[in-house]
Amino acid sequence: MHIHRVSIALPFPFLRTLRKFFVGGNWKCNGTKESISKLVADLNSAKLEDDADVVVAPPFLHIDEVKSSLTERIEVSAQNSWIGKGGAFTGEISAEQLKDIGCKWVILGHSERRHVIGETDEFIGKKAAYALSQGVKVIACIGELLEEREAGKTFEVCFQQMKAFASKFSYSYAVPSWDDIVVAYEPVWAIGTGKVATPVQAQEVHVAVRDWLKKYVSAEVAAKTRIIYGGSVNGGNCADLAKQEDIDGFLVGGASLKGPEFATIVNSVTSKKVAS
Ligand SMILES: O=C(CO)COP(=O)(O)O
Repeated sequence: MHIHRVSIALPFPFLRTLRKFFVGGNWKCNGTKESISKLVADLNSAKLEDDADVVVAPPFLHIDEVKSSLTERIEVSAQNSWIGKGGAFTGEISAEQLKDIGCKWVILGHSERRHVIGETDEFIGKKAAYALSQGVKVIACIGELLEEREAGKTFEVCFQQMKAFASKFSYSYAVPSWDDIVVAYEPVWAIGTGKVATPVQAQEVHVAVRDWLKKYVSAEVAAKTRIIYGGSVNGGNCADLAKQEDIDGFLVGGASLKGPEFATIVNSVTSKKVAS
């Protein structure tokens, strides 16, 4: 799989600094009141480098408690939200409700929602556009299945998922800017499997997605939008991944449940500085 490298990230060194490192911890459907209060205590006492944005996404029912007990250094995200205004939608949580409790982010299009729950591109795009219209920032997840990668369809799948997000942003609602969107490339075969993408594999897709943004949105958005990697990131492999020019941070699952290891991943921003 080869893609022509359009160098938009580094024609000038200052463009690198347009993209602040971003690390999200997706706690998924894990945790008890007790384990979460321990995790919050560990995060509160962790030493985190200043030049990284840090966000954690607890399960819905723990968000309020985490928000009130977690250091303000770390922002809080939901793992999902409804496609529109709240109302008679049993079991759903609306973007307005997230905003009301001070939850600034939502993860949308995660592979578990796509492939386990069956959410479609169209449905996810609506959710993202609505969340943005309410002032909730979006971690927009994309990524291919193993069979899609093996069939040489990685870029096609990622571009299709990007298109579903971007077309909703452009046409359904007036989205003020891409500043409120972080793209998370999470190859499905790497999620929870211990089979991390190699730095080269991840970089290749990040470049392709950035080039897609350049072509279909704008060069400015392509240069500014953070594209983070997710899938079996841990304290041992984060530094090598972070060194890649187009990897602007991580979305971490399992390893985000361990405070000290998550801090190590956040602090891999220092490898980025050395590399650039
Ligand atoms: O799905 C992920 C983050 O959203 C990645 O999960 P793991 O880090 O457990 O592979």
